[in-house]
Amino acid sequence: MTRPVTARVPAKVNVQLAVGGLRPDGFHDLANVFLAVGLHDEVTATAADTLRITVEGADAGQVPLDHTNLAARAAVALAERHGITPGVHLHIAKDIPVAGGMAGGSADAAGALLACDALWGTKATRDELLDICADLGSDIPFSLVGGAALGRGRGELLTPLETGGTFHWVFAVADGGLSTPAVYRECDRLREASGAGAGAADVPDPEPSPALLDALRAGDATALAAAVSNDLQPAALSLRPALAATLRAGADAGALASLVSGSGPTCAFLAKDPEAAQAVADALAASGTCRTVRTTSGPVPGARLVDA
Ligand SMILES: C[C@](O)(CO)[C@H](O)COP(=O)(O)OP(=O)(O)OC[C@H]1O[C@@H](n2ccc(N)nc2=O)[C@H](O)[C@@H]1O
Ligand SMILES: Nc1ncnc2c1ncn2[C@@H]1O[C@H](COP(=O)(O)OP(=O)(O)OP(=O)(O)O)[C@@H](O)[C@H]1O
Repeated sequence: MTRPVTARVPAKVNVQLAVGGLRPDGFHDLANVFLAVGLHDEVTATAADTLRITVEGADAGQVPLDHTNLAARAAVALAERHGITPGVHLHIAKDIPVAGGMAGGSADAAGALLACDALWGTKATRDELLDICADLGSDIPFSLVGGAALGRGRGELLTPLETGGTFHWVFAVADGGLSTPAVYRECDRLREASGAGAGAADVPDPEPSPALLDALRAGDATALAAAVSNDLQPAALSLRPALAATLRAGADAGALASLVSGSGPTCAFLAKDPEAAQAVADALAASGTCRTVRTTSGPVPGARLVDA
């Protein structure tokens, strides 16, 4: 019998998330600067007669076990392309917060694709895998690629970015998640309410910040901190006002930058070194403004197979 195959996939933080106007297809054009960070999910694929999902980890209860699970959808998409039955047991060891704005579900989809491709011997090309990823979700191609990258279009059109060093991060994980579509809707609502409008004609085309790209290239945390931005942050704060206290607690503890991660509600804090990150993490844990605190660094590689 074929041996089980395990893929390890990182979470992401968006160091810049510039959101353009609402497109006719319901998505928004982005300038999305992704950084893969060292929180990982592991997806293990074992040969089985039918498709089955199991999940372990603190947030396991919030993850769907049916065909809506992104890992299951990825397996089905690969099997369909190759005209085979998606017979596989996918076990997800979940360490990335669920619905936290860190692309946890996307990580599981990318991991399932890689693991199933190896298990079934479908030998998909990199382009085919990227294609399937983009079909399944805007963040999923980046989960496969990792490192640092600029995402254009709805975030799926990636250009790898050079980074000149390691950046140290603290993540404050909130109680409960935020729905990504709801946060984009709130962003549009706030734009309409301000009188500026939310359509493609009303909002400037999103562009990557040259200062931010320079800071990444130089590995300069202070310069990166000055350049980070997230257009979804006002919407996440509007839906979850308590995040303001979390952001303040991290800033008061000396974080170089404090921002909502993607669609939130996880908050991300940039620190100058691992010691500073630990001090920010300790202060956040003591502040009572979040459920858990994690420290890590990035960039790290994207999805890859590991020895189980
Ligand atoms: C917030 C981010 O995580 C930043 O990286 C992503 O933009 C979200 O990516 P994702 O979770 O992979 O999102 P998808 O599954 O592709 O889309 C979910 C929903 O989010 C909204 N959405 C997503 C991406 C995008 N560029 N514009 C959008 O408006 C749409 O309402 C869409 O129906
Ligand atoms: N494998 C999966 N892991 C977690 N959630 C999943 C998975 N598959 C489907 N979901 C559903 O997707 C929702 C969003 O989960 P996810 O953890 O990907 O959010 P997120 O990290 O905020 O996403 P993003 O940062 O890409 O916007 C969950 O509430 C859950 O119902």
